[in-house]
Amino acid sequence: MAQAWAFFLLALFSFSSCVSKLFICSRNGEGSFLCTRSQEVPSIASKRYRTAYHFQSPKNWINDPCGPMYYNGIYHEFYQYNPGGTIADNIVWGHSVSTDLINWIQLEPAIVRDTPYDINGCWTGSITILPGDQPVIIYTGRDSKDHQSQNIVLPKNRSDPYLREWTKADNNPRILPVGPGLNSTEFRDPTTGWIGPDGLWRIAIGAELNGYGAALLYKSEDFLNWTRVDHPLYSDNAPSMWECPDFFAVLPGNNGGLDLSAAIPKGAKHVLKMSVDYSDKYMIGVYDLKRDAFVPDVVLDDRRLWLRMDYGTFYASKSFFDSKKGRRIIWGWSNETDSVSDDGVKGWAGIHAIPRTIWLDSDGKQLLQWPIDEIESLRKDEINHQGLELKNGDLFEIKGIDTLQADVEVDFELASIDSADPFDPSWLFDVERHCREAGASAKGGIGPFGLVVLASDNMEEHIAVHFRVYKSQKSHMILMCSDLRRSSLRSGLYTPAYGGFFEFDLEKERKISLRTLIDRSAVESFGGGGRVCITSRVYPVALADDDTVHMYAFNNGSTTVRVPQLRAWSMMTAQVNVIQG
Ligand SMILES: OC[C@H]1O[C@@](CO)(OC[C@H]2O[C@H](O[C@]3(CO)O[C@H](CO)[C@@H](O)[C@@H]3O)[C@H](O)[C@@H](O)[C@@H]2O)[C@@H](O)[C@@H]1O
Repeated sequence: MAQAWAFFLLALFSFSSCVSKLFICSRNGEGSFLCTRSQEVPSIASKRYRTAYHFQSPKNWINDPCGPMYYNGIYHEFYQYNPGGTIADNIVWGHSVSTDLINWIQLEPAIVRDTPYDINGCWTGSITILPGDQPVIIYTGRDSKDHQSQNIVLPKNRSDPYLREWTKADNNPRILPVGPGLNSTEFRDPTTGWIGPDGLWRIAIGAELNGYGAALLYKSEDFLNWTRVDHPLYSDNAPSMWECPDFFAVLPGNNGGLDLSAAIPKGAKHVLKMSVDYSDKYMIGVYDLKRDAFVPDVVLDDRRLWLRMDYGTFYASKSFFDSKKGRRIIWGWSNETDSVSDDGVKGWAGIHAIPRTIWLDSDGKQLLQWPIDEIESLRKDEINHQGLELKNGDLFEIKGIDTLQADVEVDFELASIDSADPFDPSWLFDVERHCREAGASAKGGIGPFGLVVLASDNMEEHIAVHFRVYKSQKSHMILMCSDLRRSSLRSGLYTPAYGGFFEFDLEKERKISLRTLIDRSAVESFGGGGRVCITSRVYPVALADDDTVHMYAFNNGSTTVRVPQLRAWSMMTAQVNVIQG
């Protein structure tokens, strides 16, 4: 009987609730509710999820950045690329060029699978520029039995400004996985080379050594013939092979970059990065020239405590020394967090994070990263707010810019730091869990405060990027989260609450900065001047629906937070690998 059913619309919204979604609910005769989503979710194929100023391919799959370099006035970006589809298969080296690291022209793949040693994939590697301006690629080939080897490739014609064509060297493979303790299927991703004090070239190769993760060390006189050093550059005491190692030098407090093959100034430190446990981790230490080994300043047995380049979706990063501007730049791959079938429907998968300048903090304890200055050339429609005050529960809407493509810089100033809650070091073992528990609406002593981006009209979809301040024994610990749990009404997505901690001297500096780059399905945030970086991938329904999305600054902590300055810009669309004609 029609009257026995009560139909009604239940539009629930609460900033603090985890059940706030738009549902149509009907009550049956027994009085229980049956609810279904009220909205037709638009197809993931919507072009509106494609990023506007991140590096990506017009179609198909991309993953690791391979040999970034600046050569003869041109930036080159090589990358793992499947020319035939949106899954990680049939991998070749894609190749794009640029004069500004923002606008890119896609060329023909530089290395393809046409020889037995790479028939199953031309995997990740690096470029080194040898004396005499000779670029050399070294990359991992994977044969039909999944054995991995390292191979050399040279540009066919160095006078071609784009270095379009590359030739595999004779006598490849150059390095085979032979020797004690090696596993031939876990032996890949050679680093850029550097010269040691004996004048010999060195590279590190990611591997599994006696079952443990390692960066193996190889030496060469001519970059063609290589000998394995009897000890690794560094190795782990736990299983899991290290992928995509990166090794470079940095000077504390100096944001200029160093070329590892040039003279390294006194006081410089070395960084060893490895990709493991679905994240890019690093150690700071010294390169002991006598032992020819990396010696970390701090040895932490538990990998959960290792420093991370980025606490979100960011993997297989690779840095290079940019001789044009004397800086070190790091690129990372950000994979899709929708499903494999979604990627098939979209026709593309994978982006590279905005290239970042990377340097060492003045205390020598952690790296800092900041989007390269060139990205600011895309800014327009600046808005500027000064002297805002955010009391507990305040939500300030940031209007006047394109909220889908934006760059926001905001400082949060703490009038008082007395009510910081105590820090519990056990949170460091699972920061994502802590971000879930201490969400954007859970009131704390200081924080949460931050930004809400890509928010639908009624907030049923939104992403909260926020801070919380804790008092530790020595100083203060700042938690930064990028909470994706309410980022989309779409199902089948990976929507964690990413998070990282950084130590901060709040007695000295009361301002905590946040910069967030929003680019449709990418949200990249830099907290505390680049101490914690979080790259997130998101697919809000409101975005595909062409609805207005909103951006807010908020404070849900009991301590009032001042915002001395908030600047935001719309971001123009860059010409990234656009198909000509
Ligand atoms: O042809 C791709 C095919 O191989 C698989 C399984 O072996 O993935 C290969 C590895 O892919 C990833 O490794 C890296 C890092 O992102 O990517 C490069 C290959 O493109 C490789 O050189 C790097 O180490 C992944 O992290 C590894 O676990 C995989 O073994 C399979 O997933 C693909 O379908």
